[in-house]
Amino acid sequence: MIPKIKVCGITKPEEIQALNDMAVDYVGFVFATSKRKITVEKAIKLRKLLNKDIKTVAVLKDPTDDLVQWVIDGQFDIIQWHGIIPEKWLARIDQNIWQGVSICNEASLNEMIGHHNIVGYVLDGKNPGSGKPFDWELLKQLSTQSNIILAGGLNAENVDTAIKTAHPHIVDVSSGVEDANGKSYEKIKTFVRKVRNYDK
Ligand SMILES: O=C(O)c1ccccc1N[C@@H]1O[C@H](COP(=O)(O)O)[C@@H](O)[C@H]1O
Repeated sequence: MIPKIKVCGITKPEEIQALNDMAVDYVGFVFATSKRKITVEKAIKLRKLLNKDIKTVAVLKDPTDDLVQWVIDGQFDIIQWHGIIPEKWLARIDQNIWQGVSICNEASLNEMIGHHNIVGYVLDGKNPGSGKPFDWELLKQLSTQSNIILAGGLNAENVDTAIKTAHPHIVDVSSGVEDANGKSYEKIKTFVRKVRNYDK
């Protein structure tokens, strides 16, 4: 199965062209502490530049209540939540949620929560957004039913092996398509082609 593609951590209008040209499936905006952090207001402006078919993902990590409410009001397609998701928000959020889970060992997989609003699991290493891969072999025991979004240090060189080992539904990349100026048109193009040509 060829996975769908999410490019995360968009911060500038110049970065949008590659995402539209390559017709990526998901684009993520980071509202957590990060060099890629942007405001909800700015993300909404950038979202207007994206092709309508591209789904948007709001990335949170241990957010304040105010931020969660702004993100809900901002109507992103998916909320990607790293850290503990308080019960009150699980009950109140109507949007689809992807739970971010840091995979350090086999036991980490037990942190994946079953809840009707949680429709996917972003599996990353210890520090999301750090560009470091984790041991994909740990995912071999996962049921193929789980909607797995594989993140953490993916790039055009390793994504083939990652897909072959972990069989993700979606591959999620940020650092691996960046250069010193932010997201790189060429790196996005190369990554997307590599994924779409998987198995050819
Ligand atoms: O990008 C960040 O800095 C970040 C901060 C806090 C939570 C998540 C973050 N990013 C997520 O990291 C993965 C991909 O990262 P990378 O390819 O290893 O750089 C992706 O899910 C982003 O949403």
